[in-house]
Amino acid sequence: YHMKVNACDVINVLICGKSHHHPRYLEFRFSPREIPYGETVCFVVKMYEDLNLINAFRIKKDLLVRFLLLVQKAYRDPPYHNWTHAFSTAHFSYLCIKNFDLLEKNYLTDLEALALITSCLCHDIDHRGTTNSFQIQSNSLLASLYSSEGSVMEHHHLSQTLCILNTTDCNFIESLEQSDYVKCLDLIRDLILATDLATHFDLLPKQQEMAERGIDLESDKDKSLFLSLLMTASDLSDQTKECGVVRSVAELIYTEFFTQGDMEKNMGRKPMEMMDREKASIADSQVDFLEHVCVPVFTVLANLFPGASVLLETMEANTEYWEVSKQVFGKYALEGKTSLEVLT
Ligand SMILES: Cc1nc2ccc(C(=O)N[C@]34C[C@H]5C[C@H](C[C@H](C5)C3)C4)cc2n2c(-c3ccccc3Cl)nnc12
Ligand SMILES: [Mg+2]
Ligand SMILES: [Zn+2]
Repeated sequence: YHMKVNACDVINVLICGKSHHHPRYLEFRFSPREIPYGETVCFVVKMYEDLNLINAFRIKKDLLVRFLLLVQKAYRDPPYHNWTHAFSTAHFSYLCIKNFDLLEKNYLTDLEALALITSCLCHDIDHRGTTNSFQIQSNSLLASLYSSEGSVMEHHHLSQTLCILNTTDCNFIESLEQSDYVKCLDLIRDLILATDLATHFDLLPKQQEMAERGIDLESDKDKSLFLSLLMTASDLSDQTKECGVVRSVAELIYTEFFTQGDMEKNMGRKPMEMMDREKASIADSQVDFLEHVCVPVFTVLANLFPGASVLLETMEANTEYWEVSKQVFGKYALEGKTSLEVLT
């Protein structure tokens, strides 16, 4: 497993310098998917620097760069759950920290910001483009390792993260005080496990209640609920971009879903409707996903930070986009085109 990162890769990132500045990089409208793959690690280093995490924790940059390059390499290349998704997830957390002043206003400590950005980057490591239930149904190795714990994929993403941290010259958090180091690993564990949408639904009512009464920054429970909310929001953040991004992301996700559905049929199993290319209505399931998964999360965020209401407005517009496209899909479906072809 021990993929190596060579010295010149590390040096290239270290010397990437100020050239990696994008004028719209700090806007919620900006989609980090526009950043070329080869420049993403440079942008990640800039995020750690800009949040003053390098100084706060005396992080050695060459260790950070080696860690980031190994994390990037540890992602496979399924259509959606790849490094680009991880980078865009981390970018959204960075935007929240910057635009809501989470550090200055003490919503987050330096340590929590460090754990949040790092967890976003690592939260889907080695994803195969299939769901937890597919692991269990196919009796995969990962299911045999983690099904007793639940959240099979998320436990795997976590264990891969820890494995990379334990790789020579990759443990960029080694300079943390012992108590901070333990706390950071606990946070990374909680945050990566929080990305299992099935467990997110248990937290949502508590997050809604917290947002209504106002967050208590002295309460560990509230802080944990708040960090999980940021993690889920970041994981879903493609849905806060304009409809062109949302449509291209849907094409990636449904390519993954339909591939899984095909595999399930070959295993003699009946896939979920949204994963069955013969039965799925992308527009319907995207409206459903926005309404029942995304909008509730960003409503809680907008209750806490009025600046997040623009994200909800974008989601409403994207829901409208799918409603309108139903007419278009309907027409094409009659012509026998599969729902994916309509997206392209
Ligand atoms: C565009 C888009 N559509 C998506 C449509 C559906 C689902 C989805 O997991 N649905 C559910 C549907 C029920 C109740 C729970 C648990 C399971 C059974 C599965 C949720 C996810 C979707 N998704 C994600 C995403 C975010 C986090 C983890 C995994 C993924 Cl794939 N990121 N982008 C998208
Ligand atoms: Mg995941
Ligand atoms: Zn993800």
